[in-house]
Amino acid sequence: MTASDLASEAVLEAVGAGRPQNWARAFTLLRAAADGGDERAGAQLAVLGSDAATGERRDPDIAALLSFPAPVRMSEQPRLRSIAGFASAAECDWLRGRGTLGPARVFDPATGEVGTDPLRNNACAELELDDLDVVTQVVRARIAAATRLPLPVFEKPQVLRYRPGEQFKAHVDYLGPASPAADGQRIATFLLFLNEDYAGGETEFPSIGVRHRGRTGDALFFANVDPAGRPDPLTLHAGNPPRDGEKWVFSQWIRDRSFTPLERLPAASPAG
Ligand SMILES: O=C(O)CCC(=O)C(=O)O
Ligand SMILES: [Fe+2]
Repeated sequence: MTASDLASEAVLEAVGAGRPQNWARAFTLLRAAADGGDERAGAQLAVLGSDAATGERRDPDIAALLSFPAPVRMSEQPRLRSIAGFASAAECDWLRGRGTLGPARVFDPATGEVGTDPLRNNACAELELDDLDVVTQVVRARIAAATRLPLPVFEKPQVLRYRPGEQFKAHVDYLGPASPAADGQRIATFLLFLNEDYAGGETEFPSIGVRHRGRTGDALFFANVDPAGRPDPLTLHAGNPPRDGEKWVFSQWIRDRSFTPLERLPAASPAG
């Protein structure tokens, strides 16, 4: 296998695509890819705190990587939590470059189509299996631990970029009755703030008087439904426009059932 094939295999092991999920194998393959000259694989090991620089060849410590500081309760109705220092600055820098940015898209219940929406003029990269890497999957697994919700019900993650004046106007993340029932409900939203060098750009919940500005690596997450599972209008929220500088966010929507799970996609077996 080429170094790049080894790196691709590492992602499939980390995701558990077409096979049981296995961190040890993912890290071993990532190391082999790095040794074979794949620079991105080496960079990922560095982001994950593997000590390549001292030549110790220590594998990343997955137990440490899946741990996080205690969440702070910001509201009970709706259930809204923040975690300072959820991700490292190196992880945030890494996530910022993932995927291909395009206009953010929304589901239109009237037409059943996904299209652009004036409510949301920021740019968005929806990460497909091909865009995933071991670092991104480690962060998603940490999100699964924090939310106590399993990865197979996670939607494709999104990287959001707001330039000055761009915004995601007040909206709810839960799905309305017009959405196909088979797709389940979007029960939770997890936001990871990837930078802090901008003014404005808060995440605002007008119905409960919360306006939050995360620093690099901080997380904000909330249940979109009440404890009985009913959509909760109090979760109305907006991504306010930054006044200067760009705001970058990693956004993970979570369903109550499996929906286009990355894990179910057929494993693309590299040749050789
Ligand atoms: O960028 C923000 O602060 C909000 C993002 C958001 O509402 C979402 O991704 O659903
Ligand atoms: Fe939202």
